[in-house]
Amino acid sequence: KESQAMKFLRQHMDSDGSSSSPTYCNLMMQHRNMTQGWCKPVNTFVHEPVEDVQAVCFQKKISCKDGQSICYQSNARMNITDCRLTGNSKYPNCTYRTSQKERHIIVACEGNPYVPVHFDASV
Ligand SMILES: Nc1ncnc2c1ncn2[C@@H]1O[C@H](C(=O)NS(=O)(=O)C[C@H]2[C@@H](O)[C@H](n3ccc(=O)[nH]c3=O)O[C@@H]2CO)[C@@H](O)[C@H]1O
Repeated sequence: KESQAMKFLRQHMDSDGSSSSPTYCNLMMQHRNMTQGWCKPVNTFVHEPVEDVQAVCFQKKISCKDGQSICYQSNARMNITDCRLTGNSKYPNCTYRTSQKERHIIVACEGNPYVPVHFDASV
């Protein structure tokens, strides 16, 4: 069974990638298994070293979007790609808009070792 930590890496880490190509999201959402059963509507990939993303669990503490849980915001801006489903996308043909950005990422962390398990947002 895939742990939440492993799921975070599968869904959100692409350290060596860069979304220069407009088809980056169409390919990556499929390759990382986020188009099985449904097209995941929104997903962010982070193009930074894994250890830099894991370090965010010890950076700026803030509330998650749900207003209850504890999240963490990266001190530095990070190279990310936002993938957002297009209006005329029909399962199983999941088509995404690919947007490259430099943003602070916000994650939730759990476990020992304390690692990211949820991508909350970017600002
Ligand atoms: N506070 C918490 N503390 C600890 N754990 C928490 C907490 N909350 C959820 N989990 C867990 O995390 C897992 C998970 O997959 N949550 S998820 O909401 O669906 C993730 C969002 C994200 O993938 C994506 N998104 C969204 C915005 C963006 O900019 N970029 C971007 O990629 O959209 C998804 C839906 O928004 C699940 O196991 C849940 O139990």
